[in-house]
Amino acid sequence: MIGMQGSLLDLADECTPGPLDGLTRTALAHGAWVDHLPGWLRGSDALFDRLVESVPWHAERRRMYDVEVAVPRLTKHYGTGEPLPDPILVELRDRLSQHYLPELGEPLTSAGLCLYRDGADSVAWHGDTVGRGSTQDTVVAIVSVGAARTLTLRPRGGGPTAHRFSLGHGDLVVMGGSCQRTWEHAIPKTAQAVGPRISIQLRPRGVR
Ligand SMILES: O=C(O)CCC(=O)C(=O)O
Ligand SMILES: [Fe+2]
Repeated sequence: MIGMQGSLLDLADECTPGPLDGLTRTALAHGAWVDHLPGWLRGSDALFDRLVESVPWHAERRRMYDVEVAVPRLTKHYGTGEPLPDPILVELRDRLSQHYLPELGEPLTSAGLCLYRDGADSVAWHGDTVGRGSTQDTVVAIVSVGAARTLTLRPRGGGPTAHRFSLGHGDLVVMGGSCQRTWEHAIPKTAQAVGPRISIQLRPRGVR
């Protein structure tokens, strides 16, 4: 079991999303944008505790060149139509779906969950380009629970980090427009002693 000490930030028992009108948008180059709303979800520590226990986490392996390598984090993907492990995830998905529908033109339907157990867990620079994200504008919304980790962004193809968001304890970040194909994002490893974080990614059908 991976435990987390309740943070001083978010001890409310009831897990509830707040209003979305505090979202602030940063326009990036090449038609990409990022929306950010710190502390969107109240009571997020309780959700972390439930998900860490109830989700059948598994170690991800990924083919890289000709070898299979372990990806340093645990994951579970819920595709379109698959039941989600907690009712609050349905609420988060539907609230975000409704909010972005006028812009996106379709609902958010899948949920990808990732558990970063400590600072050695990470995800390398990438765009979510499996599927339509490689050719079409789309939206990937991320709700973070547990300890905060840094999400970094840089233009596709390299260069220094251009934007950083500290994400944990109910924070919301949404990547939109061309972001998945013209920018890359990562969760870098950290040598600091950090607690575990769960990332909940909500995407439309056919984007991953
Ligand atoms: O941990 C995060 O919030 C980002 C995860 C991510 O980029 C992905 O799984 O595609
Ligand atoms: Fe990603």
